[in-house]
Amino acid sequence: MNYRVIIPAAGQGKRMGLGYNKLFLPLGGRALIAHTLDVFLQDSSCETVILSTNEEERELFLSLSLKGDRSKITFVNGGVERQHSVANGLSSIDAKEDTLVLVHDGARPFITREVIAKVVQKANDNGAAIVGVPVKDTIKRIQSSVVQETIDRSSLWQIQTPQAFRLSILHEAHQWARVNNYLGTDEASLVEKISYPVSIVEGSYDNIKLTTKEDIYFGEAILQAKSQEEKQ
Ligand SMILES: Nc1ccn([C@@H]2O[C@H](COP(=O)(O)OP(=O)(O)OP(=O)(O)O)[C@@H](O)[C@H]2O)c(=O)n1
Ligand SMILES: C[C@](O)(CO)[C@H](O)COP(=O)(O)O
Repeated sequence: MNYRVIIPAAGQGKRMGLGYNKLFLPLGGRALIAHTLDVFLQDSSCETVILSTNEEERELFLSLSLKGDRSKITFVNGGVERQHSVANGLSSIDAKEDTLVLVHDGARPFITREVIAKVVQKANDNGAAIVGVPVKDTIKRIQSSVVQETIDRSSLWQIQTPQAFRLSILHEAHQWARVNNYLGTDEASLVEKISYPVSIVEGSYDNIKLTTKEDIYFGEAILQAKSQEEKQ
């Protein structure tokens, strides 16, 4: 099943506190974003990578050393919010309405072709599918530093990306968000608003989004573990 992927990569990495876009953080000696891009550039089912970037960083992205077919990459400008960066990527797609479109955070370098294939298959079957993992911690609602409620975690999942959709569904969802001035933290929250059922496939706890400084050593450890696995 072929697909296209929009990779939002136009953030500032404020929570990482590096003073520059965290996607250029060296991870195993290569920029974080290079690891993410490699997976899709090497996936024969991936037709196009739509990279949404800050215009002033375009040259940096072009200078990345990558593995795979970099001719798949097309660039769009990012926006103020992640959703806008994705929307700009979506606007650049001229394809049939049943084309499969994935959205994957540039900051999640440990996605695998196996999980991509799972979420693509599910979206092909159902129209909308996302990746996640069951939560492992107890989750509580807090107000003014006081516990208000412990939430039953048996049905709670930690949601990741890729998130995969039929093009027509993603278009309708983003259109609804524009008309209603709605800002979601992921694409699925927009699709939920147009009452389209979103399926989930189980991904991996390795598929972290590098967000704060602690994630750097988690990322280095995951990279180390993966290179050990490849040697076996
Ligand atoms: N206006 C934005 C904001 C975020 N992103 C991208 O969306 C992904 C997930 O966002 P996040 O992890 O929040 O990255 P940042 O926005 O850079 O981080 P922060 O919120 O700490 O600034 C990242 O690949 C980021 O580059 C984007 O394309 N455009
Ligand atoms: C899309 C996402 O990765 C799903 O967990 C997450 O919502 C992105 O949040 P961010 O604050 O934009 O990184």
